[in-house]
Amino acid sequence: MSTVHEDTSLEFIASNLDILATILPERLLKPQVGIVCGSGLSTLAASFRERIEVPYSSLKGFGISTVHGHKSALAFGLVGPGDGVPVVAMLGRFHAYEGHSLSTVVYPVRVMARLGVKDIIITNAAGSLDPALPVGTIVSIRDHLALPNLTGFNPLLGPAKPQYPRFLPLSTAYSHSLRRTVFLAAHELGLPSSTLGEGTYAWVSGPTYESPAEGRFLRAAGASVVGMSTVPEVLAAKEEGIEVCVLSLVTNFVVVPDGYRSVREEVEAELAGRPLPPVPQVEVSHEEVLAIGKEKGEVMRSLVEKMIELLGKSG
Ligand SMILES: O=P(O)(O)O[C@H]1O[C@H](CO)[C@@H](O)[C@H]1O
Ligand code: HPA
Repeated sequence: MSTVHEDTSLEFIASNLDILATILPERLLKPQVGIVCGSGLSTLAASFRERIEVPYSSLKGFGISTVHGHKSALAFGLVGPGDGVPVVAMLGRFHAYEGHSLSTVVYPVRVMARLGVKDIIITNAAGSLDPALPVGTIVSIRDHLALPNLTGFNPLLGPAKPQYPRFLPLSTAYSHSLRRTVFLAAHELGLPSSTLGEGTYAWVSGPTYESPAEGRFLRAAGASVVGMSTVPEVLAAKEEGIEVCVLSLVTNFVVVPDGYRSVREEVEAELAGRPLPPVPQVEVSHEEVLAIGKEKGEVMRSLVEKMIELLGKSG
């Protein structure tokens, strides 16, 4: 488990505001939009104006992100024309599989809430379970399937707190209004319609990628993409009253063969002098995930920036 100080009281979380007030100019101190950068996607914050990076180590209660492709810092800045919209981005997130508690995983979202963030755009790299969502597609998430939540692993477990609802409804967790903004932004940018899809995100704990049977199971259960993050952040943001948008970048196909070829038949055919064609042995890797993030990071960045611009206009 994480060794960070596990005080999640509002006072402790809010003490970060005093630290930030000594680092940031007034106009950056009240971000309207929060961004969570997925694996290989920290370039989403690359063109913030007046950008200031604040390492997690200089704040209170933050963990350290240990995954390649995640930086341990917040980036503050402005996005869009004119005065710009003040924003804050997590350049790296925490995953439960790193050994972080779920409180640590969602902690930065709670800090964003104290800073006044109204809308959050949570991004991730994910494996596709749907042939209609090929590698490189950005998927606007409309729902989730969280097996860990269904089996007792939920960041909102614990004593009731008066400021939060005890039983949080999730039917509207993925803001309809922000999902519209995603497609309006893509239209304004003239992105081909194949760039953007819609789907359901399955959260698994990782760190193993899915076995073929698990992939088939998730697909049959209605998931479009799968990843090892995001849902805890969505739950905390929803609990904090923040509007949530999730964008998944498809970095790979989950290996989901329709069936298994009998190895007995394979060996018997070979012995009979009629060898069958070899079965391709495909494996996903984090390097592949990061490479697609690098390749498609610019499209994702332009989409996120255009969304923020539109949100700035609508107040
Ligand atoms: O969800 P993000 O942080 O984008 O990262 C994804 O990429 C990693 C696996 O390659 C996992 O951490 C998975 O969740
Ligand atoms: N499975 C789980 N998490 C992932 C994947 C995947 O195939 N790709 C990127 N993150």
